Amino acid sequence: MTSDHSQHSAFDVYDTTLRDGAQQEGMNLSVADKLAIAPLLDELGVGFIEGGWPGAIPKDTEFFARAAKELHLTNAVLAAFGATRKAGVKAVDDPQVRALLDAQTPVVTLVAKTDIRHVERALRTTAAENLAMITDTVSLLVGEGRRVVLDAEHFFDGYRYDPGYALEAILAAFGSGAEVVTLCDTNGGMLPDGVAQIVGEVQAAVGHGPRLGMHAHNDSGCAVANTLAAVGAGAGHVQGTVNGYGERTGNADLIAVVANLEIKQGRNLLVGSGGLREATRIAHAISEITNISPFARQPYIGASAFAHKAGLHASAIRVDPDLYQHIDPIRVGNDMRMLISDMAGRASIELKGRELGIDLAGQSELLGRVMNRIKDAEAQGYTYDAADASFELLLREEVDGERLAFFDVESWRVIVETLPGTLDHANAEATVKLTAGGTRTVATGEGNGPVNALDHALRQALVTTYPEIERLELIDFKVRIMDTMHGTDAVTRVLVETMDSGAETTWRTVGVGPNVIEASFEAIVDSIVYGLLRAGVARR
Ligand SMILES: CC(=O)SCCNC(=O)CCNC(=O)[C@H](O)C(C)(C)COP(=O)(O)OP(=O)(O)OC[C@H]1O[C@@H](n2cnc3c(N)ncnc32)[C@H](O)[C@@H]1OP(=O)(O)O
Ligand SMILES: CC(=O)C(=O)O
Repeated sequence: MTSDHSQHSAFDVYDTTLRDGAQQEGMNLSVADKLAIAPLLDELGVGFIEGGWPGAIPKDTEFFARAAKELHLTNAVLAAFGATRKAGVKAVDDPQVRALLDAQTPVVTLVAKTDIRHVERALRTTAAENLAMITDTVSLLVGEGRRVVLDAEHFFDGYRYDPGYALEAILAAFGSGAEVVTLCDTNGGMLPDGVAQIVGEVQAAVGHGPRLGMHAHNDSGCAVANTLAAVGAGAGHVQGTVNGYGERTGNADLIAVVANLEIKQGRNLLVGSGGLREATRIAHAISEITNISPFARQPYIGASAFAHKAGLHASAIRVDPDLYQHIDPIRVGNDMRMLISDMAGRASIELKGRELGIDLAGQSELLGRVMNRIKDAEAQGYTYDAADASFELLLREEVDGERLAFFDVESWRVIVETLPGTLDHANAEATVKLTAGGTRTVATGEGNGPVNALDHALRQALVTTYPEIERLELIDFKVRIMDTMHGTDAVTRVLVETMDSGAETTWRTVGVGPNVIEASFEAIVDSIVYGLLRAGVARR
């Protein structure tokens, strides 16, 4: 569990994903989850990993016990989080303070009240006793060899209400040995100007030796900006969570904070060899463990962060990507992507072709043809932005002069039978006639609905010639009525997502038609053709 992270690095990056991040609605991290996330944070290069609240949450007590034996951190140190002693109790006799010592972490972070209204109304104690709670607890922990971070809860609100008391509280912490005092915008309502002003005033009051930190919540949508404002005013310790997880609207997104400070301001924050270039992979790996889908529009590391849709953007990007990107995505381990839609121009298609390994440079006539097909198809209801594989098939068709076809469908039909009480049973039967590998096949399939039956019949017809389709699995199916004014004769769009279980890749295809089954069949045929193409199968 030990690390050689220096006692006083130039700048602290303090991660609270496992503590404040876990306070997010719907998140429930097991001990195993925390033990899996901690090494990822360490690899990213944060200096501190706050693991949870031992003594209050049994899973956190177990986490620290297991971390001591199982975690081998190279960049970060572990911090146990808890509160100052209870009012009227000696610190040494407070079981929760003892639990913090028992966690055996080099760092202990204490949450303390600095807003007099909270002292009087929430703690129901006196101003003097709260100061004694801070002093006693910090002194005890420092005396036991712990480095102490003091999280000054509701500091900004408290400072605005009674600056004298808020300052007295943090001076008590520094005076008894706290290494850092983190100013917390606990309710998340601050704006950057106010943060900068207050941090500046506090830094002037405490002098330039003691280190101030910033812990921002995102209730006003300013958590990252507030953290940067605090750093601009002198703070040398930033707290946050990966993916901005946290109570209510979350905490400051730590990767965005660090990326802004490192890339935009040239500061060195992360330690070790991982760093920001691993940020996208690490943030997404953490999403897998938390089981919360990554947010595509997340700054820096989201899937859409460097995805370009507008034709005008693409035409400039073709000359120089920097013309439409604030940074090179490689710096945070992300990728630039072109999105194809009715907003695409020739440049978008040329760049998308490049992404797919198809050189279309100088082929203006071909690019124009593809662009016009896309615009016409999107006007009918197709969407290539959401169906990358159907776009690639269309593009290859224009490049090769013929549609890629591993088989030729002659016809298909579906019969749906509804019998009372048969909801759980197969109630649809499909027949597909096609030629594959030079052989004409007539295959039938059953399913719990017409699309399911068609999918089964199509696979049945193909499996002898193309056994590879056994690996292709339909994992998502979305239907959207395109023109709600038309009722039952409206145009329907079907998007299908397919996975190759052998290669662990997924792709999406689209079908459109007035008949939902016809639209589904089109999307499913595209999904199989694309799957065989990706698997490197030759037409048989
Ligand atoms: C801003 C933040 O996010 S801080 C992190 C908050 N995280 C959590 O609360 C998660 C873990 N919490 C818990 O498991 C429980 O709340 C416990 C075990 C800590 C406490 O449970 P209980 O003893 O039942 O108390 P309860 O939760 O009802 O109230 C909190 C108590 O802590 C006291 N308290 C609150 N802040 C502090 C503080 N900084 N220092 C000392 N005591 C404090 C309150 O006055 C209250 O005391 P009381 O029980 O004597 O009225
Ligand atoms: C300490 C903490 O999590 C807060 O004040 O928001």
